[in-house]
Amino acid sequence: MRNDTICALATPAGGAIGIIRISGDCAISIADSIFMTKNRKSLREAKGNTLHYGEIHDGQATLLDEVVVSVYRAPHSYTGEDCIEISCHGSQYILQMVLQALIDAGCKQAQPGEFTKRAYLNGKMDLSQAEAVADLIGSSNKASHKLALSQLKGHFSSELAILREQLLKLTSLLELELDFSDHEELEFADRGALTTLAQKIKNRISTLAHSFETGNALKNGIPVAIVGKTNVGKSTLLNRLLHEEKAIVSDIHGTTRDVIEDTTTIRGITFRFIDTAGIRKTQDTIEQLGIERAYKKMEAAAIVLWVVDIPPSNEDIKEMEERTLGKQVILVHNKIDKAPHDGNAALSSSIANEAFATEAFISAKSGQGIRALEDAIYANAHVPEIDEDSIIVTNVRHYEALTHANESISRVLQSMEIGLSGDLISEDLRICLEQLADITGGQITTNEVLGNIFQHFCIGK
Ligand SMILES: Nc1nc2c(c(=O)[nH]1)N(C=O)[C@@H](CNc1ccc(C(=O)N[C@@H](CCC(=O)O)C(=O)O)cc1)CN2
Ligand SMILES: Nc1nc2c(ncn2[C@@H]2O[C@H](COP(=O)(O)OP(=O)(O)OP(=O)(O)O)[C@@H](O)[C@H]2O)c(=O)[nH]1
Ligand SMILES: [K+]
Ligand SMILES: [Mg+2]
Repeated sequence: MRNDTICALATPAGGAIGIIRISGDCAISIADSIFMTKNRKSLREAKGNTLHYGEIHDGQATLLDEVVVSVYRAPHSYTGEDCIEISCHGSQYILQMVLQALIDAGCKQAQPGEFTKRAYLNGKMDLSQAEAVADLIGSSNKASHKLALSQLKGHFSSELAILREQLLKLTSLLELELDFSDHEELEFADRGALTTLAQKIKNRISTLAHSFETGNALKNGIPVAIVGKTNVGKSTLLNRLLHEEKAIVSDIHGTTRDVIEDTTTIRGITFRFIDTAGIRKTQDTIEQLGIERAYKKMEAAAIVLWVVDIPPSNEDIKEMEERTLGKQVILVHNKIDKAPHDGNAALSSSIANEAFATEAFISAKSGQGIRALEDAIYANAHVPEIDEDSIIVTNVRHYEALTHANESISRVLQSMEIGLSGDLISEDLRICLEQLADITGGQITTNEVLGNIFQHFCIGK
């Protein structure tokens, strides 16, 4: 059966060249029907991986553009199908007209991610690699770029393949045990070795699952909550860090009612700065809700910027300590432009406290001390060294599958401990294997799952 031939614009608007991509059984013949070279050679005769200069005409023989056409022949293309790329002049008008000419000649407009979906369905890449393509396009910093590249190159997939191999080995050893269980002396002969193998698998799965915390932070921004009493200058600081007037600043206490957040990069790492409602006693229910949200954001953050404009009391420090257990807290003394802080050093050492990772002295208003604060934020993010070989889970779908896999391999270990027989254990092993297979899409992946994944791609990818 012939499949649909799809087409879409592959480049964003505004460039000097715009590329239209076509894929499917009729890609070459459809492109040929609107393309003409000087020597009238047909694209149908063209070899794979060749470039052809010529003209595009619409169905009424009107000249649309002078172009370069690339020909890929199945299976040697991105999608694994016959593919054509038409490089046009970057006018949105021209590109629309060429797309329309292709559709008139029998192409269908591609759905978001449909080229990559075809690449997956044709075995050019597995599902986690296809997802990496979207991550790569979306990567906005060094870390997320490296992680996406690593996943695209298949490092995560190979790791999963090793785990699956070990799980299969475990399964077959258990089956062997079952086969021999008539022989009393062989029963549970080598459970020790089986347990060691299962434990090894569990450790690896659990490490991968736990890496998501880091992976997610690197991809979506390390969460940094800006908290403190009203009017200390939290929103002014947010705007300063983001280099834009994101939050309303005023001298009225309780200006910020809700959480305001956005990302920015510091030294190649994305941080998510979260401005919160100033903390004070209030009768205002809406403001109170905002304050509760502030506490929640503080709990979820990796780093807390506790902003003060006068040195905090011991009582304040104690309360903050209780609320920020396990967080990196940077005590930020703001408004140093106002009061001359000659006593900075003295002040700092007088309240030097284990509760704080460090202290910073700034003027959010003038920008003084902000670079040092950024340095402190970066240093306290404890960003791991990442290279193209690093395997850190960044995708929530993979994280969920790993979490389920971890649960089932834990049950396997428990069952082994209490000496359950192999057939009861194999069911959990089977679930574990399935969960890992879902990540790369090795088994049948439902249309719903595929739909969920590819709908977030851009058209033309
Ligand atoms: N013009 C253009 N640039 C592009 C892409 C594209 O599709 N077209 N890509 C799209 O994302 C990326 C590159 N990815 C690609 C992946 C595979 C093949 C390909 O033709 N693969 C063949 C041949 C492999 C080989 O020679 O080793 C194959 O897999 O058989 C092309 C591009 C980025 N740049
Ligand atoms: N002199 C001086 N004034 C500042 C500085 N930072 C903020 N302010 C002023 O302090 C007042 C409060 O600033 P905001 O940024 O709204 O304070 P906030 O902590 O977000 O206040 P709430 O949202 O009400 O909790 C405004 O008048 C700011 O202009 C600073 O570094 N120096
Ligand atoms: K304010
Ligand atoms: Mg505010």
